[in-house]
Amino acid sequence: MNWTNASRRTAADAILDAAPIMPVLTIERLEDAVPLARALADNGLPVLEITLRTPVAREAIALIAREVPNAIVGAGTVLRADDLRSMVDVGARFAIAPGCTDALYAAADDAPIPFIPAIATASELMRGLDAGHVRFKFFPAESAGGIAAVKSFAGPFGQVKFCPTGGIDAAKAPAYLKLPNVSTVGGSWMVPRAALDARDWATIGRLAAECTRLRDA
Ligand SMILES: O=C(O)C(=O)C[C@H](O)[C@H](O)COP(=O)(O)O
Repeated sequence: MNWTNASRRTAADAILDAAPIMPVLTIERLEDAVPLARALADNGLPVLEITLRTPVAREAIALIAREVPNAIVGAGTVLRADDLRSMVDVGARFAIAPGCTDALYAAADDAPIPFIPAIATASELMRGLDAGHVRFKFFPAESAGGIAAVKSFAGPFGQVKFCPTGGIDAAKAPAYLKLPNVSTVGGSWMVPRAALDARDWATIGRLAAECTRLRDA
């Protein structure tokens, strides 16, 4: 793929600007994938990060890509170049990582889907800029400096926008969403463990709908 700095930014923005909140989902039971994705996408959260942390993650991404057309499904916890390459065939529309490596930046250049690396420090951010990226996950957001860090990055890195993720919930998200250099906020709070275990899609749908109102909260 012939990515230019501009096409990388545009492709990342198409993902990050599509919803105020990006659910980070860890799916243990394959049969949960489609109803969970529907509960979120039908309630205003179409952009879904499915972490590659469980044996069924790949199949879950493929199922959602096939059966939930209003979802924009991506692969998360992408740690190695091979993870990124294999996600394309599965049907992931984007890939997102909790950090980044030289090997991942190189694989992202060859991948036909947008890749969103993560940074936690100014030096990591500068390596990402060198690789041609201006959209990043900020992870782990709450423990790596939170709101104050995102505000500080705006000075030297005015062209950069973030998806802060890690330790954020419905109470903390609105302050992040007010920052001009925040596109969207990632997190898992709208899928409480008990609700997922109980297949309580109504509760998850209600929490998703609440997420869509956090930008104005
Ligand atoms: O696995 C990845 O790729 C990550 O970047 C980590 C996730 O973003 C966080 O695990 C979500 O954080 P919580 O909302 O605190 O549960």
